Amino acid sequence: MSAQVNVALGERSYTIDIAPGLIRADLARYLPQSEILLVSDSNVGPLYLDAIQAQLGHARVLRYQFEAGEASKRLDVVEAIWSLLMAERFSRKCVLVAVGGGVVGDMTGFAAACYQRGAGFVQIPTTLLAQVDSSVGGKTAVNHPQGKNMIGAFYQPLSVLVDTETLDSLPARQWSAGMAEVIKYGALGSLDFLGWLEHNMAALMARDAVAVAEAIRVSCQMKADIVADDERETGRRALLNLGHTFGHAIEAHEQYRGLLHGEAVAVGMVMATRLSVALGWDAPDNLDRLVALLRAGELPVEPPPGMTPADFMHHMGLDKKVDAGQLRLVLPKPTGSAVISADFDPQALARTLADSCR
Ligand SMILES: NC(=O)c1ccc[n+]([C@@H]2O[C@H](COP(=O)([O-])OP(=O)(O)OC[C@H]3O[C@@H](n4cnc5c(N)ncnc54)[C@H](O)[C@@H]3O)[C@@H](O)[C@H]2O)c1
Ligand SMILES: O=C(O)C(=O)C[C@@H](O)[C@H](O)[C@H](O)COP(=O)(O)O
Ligand SMILES: [Zn+2]
Repeated sequence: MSAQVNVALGERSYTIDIAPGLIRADLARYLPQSEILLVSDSNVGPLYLDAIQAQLGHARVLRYQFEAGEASKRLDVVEAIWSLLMAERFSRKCVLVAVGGGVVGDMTGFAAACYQRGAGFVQIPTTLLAQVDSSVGGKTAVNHPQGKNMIGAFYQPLSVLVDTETLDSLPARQWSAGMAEVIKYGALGSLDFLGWLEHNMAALMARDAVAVAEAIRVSCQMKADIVADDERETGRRALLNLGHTFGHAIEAHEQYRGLLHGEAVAVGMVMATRLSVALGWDAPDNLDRLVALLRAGELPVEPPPGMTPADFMHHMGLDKKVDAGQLRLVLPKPTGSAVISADFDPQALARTLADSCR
């Protein structure tokens, strides 16, 4: 149940080590011998930081913890990290270690990218979502009240250490949220992986260790391949945004206190696929398959009550894929393929929004 995936980015290449019990094993061999700041949140810190710090006797270790949740993904929280580093006279050679979910990872990475123009950064992801997606690929960011992940940088970690045992303490709702990004890889990837997910969703929801390790390995491998090909999203990487234009609109509309990221992406993937079907670009069967998988993953498939088509259009206008004022969407084509396109009928989008917001 151990695996290693390489992210091939020249001098910025790194490995993703996936194994149970990794953080209780010989962690020191994965981390540089230097000043280390462990960054975590109020749920994860108390669970895992002592075990991690116990293995880092060689280094000067500090800790920073913030209140758990998407609403903490703000610039002032990152500023507090920078203030601590300066107060403690940490040098550019220090390493910031993110121990937590995607919120911790994205913020720690952004803090590391900017501290003295680039400190070290290591990811120890502890949610399913972070282990299959956010810890890989170097997108770091904070949210802005107007838009999701609007302030950030591409900044790759030195390594990603996936301890699958940390998932044992993950609450059920967060498990499902992570499953949404796994299903995204199913929708984007080969028919084999989609079929495998359909066959194994019950085992995945029962947290069968073998099935979970395989889902993590395949998702990381798919993401590593795409990132190696298009690190800064000039093309194909935008496919990883399937469902995110709609999903991020939901998160911003709810001021990051409503649906979880994975839940919003689940709804967004349904809306994107609905639009594809309306355009005649995808088969209705594929929408049915997607909805069935998301339901089996105990995920929402409809936008939150009260959110209107105008709300969607308002937030979607600030999506990072907008080009010269034109909205570009990731739209599924027959399973296993998708396109990034501005070339869709706006009336079809309006109808999809109206149908979805009933
Ligand atoms: N950088 C990327 O490529 C990328 C990809 C996908 C998502 N994201 C971002 O990731 C964020 C979502 O990540 P997330 O779903 O991990 O959210 P999160 O970081 O908020 O974690 C979810 C919740 O689970 C708790 N938690 C984490 N690990 C736990 C554990 N092992 N046991 C018990 N509780 C635990 C956290 O304290 C938190 O309350 C969003 O901000 C999203 O934008 C980034
Ligand atoms: O790594 C990517 O590229 C992704 O798009 C992965 C997404 O799951 C993730 O939510 C990402 O943070 C979204 O990026 P954004 O550029 O749309 O903010
Ligand atoms: Zn995402």
